Amino acid sequence: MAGYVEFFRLGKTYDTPNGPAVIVEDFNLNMEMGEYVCLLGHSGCGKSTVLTMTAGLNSITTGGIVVANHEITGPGPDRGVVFQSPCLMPWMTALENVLLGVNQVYPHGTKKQRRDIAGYYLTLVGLGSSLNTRASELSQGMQQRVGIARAFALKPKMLLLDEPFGMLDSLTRMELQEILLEILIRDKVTTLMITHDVDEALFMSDKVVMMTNGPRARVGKVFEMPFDRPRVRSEVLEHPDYYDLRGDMITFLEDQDHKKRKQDAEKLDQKKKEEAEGVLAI
Ligand SMILES: Nc1ncnc2c1ncn2[C@@H]1O[C@H](COP(=O)(O)OP(=O)(O)OP(=O)(O)O)[C@@H](O)[C@H]1O
Repeated sequence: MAGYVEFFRLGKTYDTPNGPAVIVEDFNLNMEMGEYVCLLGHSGCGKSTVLTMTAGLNSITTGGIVVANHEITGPGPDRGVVFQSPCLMPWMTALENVLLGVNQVYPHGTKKQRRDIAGYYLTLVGLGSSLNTRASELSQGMQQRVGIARAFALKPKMLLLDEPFGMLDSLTRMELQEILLEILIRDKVTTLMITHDVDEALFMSDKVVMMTNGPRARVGKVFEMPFDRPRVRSEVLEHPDYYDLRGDMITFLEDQDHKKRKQDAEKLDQKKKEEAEGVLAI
């Protein structure tokens, strides 16, 4: 059955100096409306490639992505994106940064209505008293809060998060994870998040999608999370399935790692063999 978000036979090939490199191939996944999916996999397997294709920032080579019955052909305000670094305009205030997007999405709203929307989301992420502070004067954690508020203020159908907490200290990280989940429950936004952190994936998601190692990366395994919402960290950690799920995910990653090392060793042997044959031929 088709989902609210559907990835069908998605593929990406980059042109490289050594010829075409097939990074993602036959990536299939369905997401329900309001579902929170984490994408996990080894560095370089193609997670950001899948996310940027979903954002419409990276062209799709084969297959397609459908969000709320619309096939993705480019970027749009129906998808909010938050990267590891929020890319704010440093000379603008927190409010002005969020207003940049809000003004585009609500062009017919009054100035006050637009400021209220931007202010509302900034307050939700804990920046109610820093609305008029310049982005360059905000800490990294505060800047990332602005990035999250900016994405939510667009009222997207889908939220795309590429390691949004990757650069934050662990306390800020945990606080923002909880704030994000609170807003998501309120606004029921379907979310795809990339993370390297197994515990973060367990705490945040409804489903954890493990990608195989590239090249030709695809969905390797899907884990369903049994934890209730709203999530309470201590309850998740004490859930009887928590450590089994965590162990299975780590085992999957380790298996992929062994395969990758074997492939790399075989490639190296083959290269050495070809070089030796070349020398003998001379
Ligand atoms: N524009 C490009 N041209 C050629 N190759 C690219 C391009 N962008 C990414 N790649 C390659 O595609 C592969 C997947 O990259 P991607 O950034 O999607 O991986 P990732 O799983 O998100 O990695 P990480 O976890 O380290 O962020 C990598 O081998 C990368 O070198």
